[in-house]
Order: sequence, then C-alpha cells, then structure tokens
Amino acid sequence: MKLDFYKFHGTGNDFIMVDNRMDIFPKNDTNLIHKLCHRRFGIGADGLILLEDSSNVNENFVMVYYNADGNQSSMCGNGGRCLVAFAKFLGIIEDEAVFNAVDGFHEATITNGSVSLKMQDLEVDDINENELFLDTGSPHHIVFSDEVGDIDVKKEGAKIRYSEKYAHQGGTNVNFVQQTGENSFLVRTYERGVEDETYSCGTGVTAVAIVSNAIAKTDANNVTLETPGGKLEVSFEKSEGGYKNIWLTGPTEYVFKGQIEC
Ligand SMILES: N[C@@H](CCC[C@H](N)C(=O)O)C(=O)O
Repeated sequence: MKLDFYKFHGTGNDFIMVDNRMDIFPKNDTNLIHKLCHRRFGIGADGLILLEDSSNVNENFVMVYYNADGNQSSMCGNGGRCLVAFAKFLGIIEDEAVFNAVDGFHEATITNGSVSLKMQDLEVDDINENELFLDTGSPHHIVFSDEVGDIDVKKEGAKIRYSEKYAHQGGTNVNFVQQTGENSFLVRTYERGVEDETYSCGTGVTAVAIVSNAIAKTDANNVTLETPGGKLEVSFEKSEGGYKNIWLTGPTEYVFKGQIEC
C-alpha cells in the first residue's frame, strides 16, 4: 500500500502527519509506526499523528497521537498545534479549529502562522514543592535548577521517568527548568515514548507555566518558555481551585511531504 505523509514541526518537536479520513492507516501496527519515526531506519520524528473524521458535527476533526515508540499515548500539545496547521494545509479549516483528542475537546486559532491551542482546565490544589508534578493532558514531573544547560537530560530524565514513584501510571515526562526572568523560563524536556530529550514539549511547558504560577515563582498569567527548539507562550486565568482558559501558543512549520510503501 502506498501512503502519503507530511512532516511538520512545532518548535522542533517533529511529527509525521497522515490524513486518515479514509481510514487507510494500519492503526495497530506498532512496529510500522516505530520504524517510520526512527531517525535512521525511517522518516524520523518524535511522534506520528493521524487526522481523522469526527462523527460530531461541531468538530472539524479528531487527533490520534502515537509516540515515536509506536504506542498511542496521552495528549501532545505541540502535536495538536501542528495538526491544526496540517488541517489548514489540507483545506479542512481556515484560521479556527475545534477538534477532539485523547483528553477531550480543544479549540485552536491561527494568527500569522502562529497556532494557539486551548488546553483543558486544570485543578491544582495541593502542589508539593519538593516533588513538582502536573498532568496537563500528559504527565509532567518538574525539576528546577540553576544550571539547566549542564544537565544530561537523557540520563537524569530517564531516572525519574522509570522511577518506582511513577511506575503505576506508565512513567512520566520530565522537565528541567531554569527561571530566566520575572515571567520567563528555560525548559528542557525528557519525553516518555521518545525516551530522549526532545527540542520542546507543549504539555510540558504548559505544566511549567502553571506550576511556576502556583508556587509563586511568577505572578504573571502570560509566561514565556524558551526551549531548545524555540519560544512558546502559555497564558491562563486562575479559577477556583485551579486554572482555566489555558492557551499554548507558538510557531509551526511544514517541512516536507513524501510517500512510503507499507
Ligand atoms: N510532545 C508532546 C507530549 C507527547 C506525549 C508524551 N511523550 C507522553 O507520552 O506523555 C507535547 O508537545 O505535549
């Protein structure tokens, strides 16, 4: 079978996109997805995303996300932003989208090539300042450090990702964070399912922004997150017991398209 694919990235978090509205993709073929994402034996990507038709007339499409290891996983923020850019590329939407993903309903807007994705509201009641963790659609452990540039993210991230503490929930992503200004942070992320540092992580920077506000490292409600792949913004409002109106914003880019035989 011949399969058209498209490659996009959002601040260096890169994805293979497949238009699966005709239900042509072998969704349970973990080995195939893993191989397509492999940077030596395949196209190379942090994940693969299927754009599917929605049965809900109020939604433009459905997002199905796989990590580079070939397994379907929890929400991918940068992937969601790239999928919105892909939907525009395919002519499915113009500058606004509403879609369903594994964690529920998302709205998105495109402004001058920058894609903003609305994340789920969060309940944030008891943050333990010694063990910072927040699930923003995907699970995120957060470590603050003054020397983020010097950390061996793959090695130190793997220790936490595979630790006993997170074993019951299938592990966690790990973000190493340095505050660089009143409302700005440098973030390097170890991603579960990629099992390495990625150039940026959307749900990760969202977790960093919210946790930083919750533990009073910043009182801003618009936070800039610098990642190895570029700059993202997270804005939000405090709500009773948590945060609402959370938007993740940043650039996306179409890289290339191709065809594989599988
Ligand atoms: N890159 C993503 C997060 C993808 C999911 C993660 N690897 C997991 O399995 O938890 C993002 O931009 O949010």
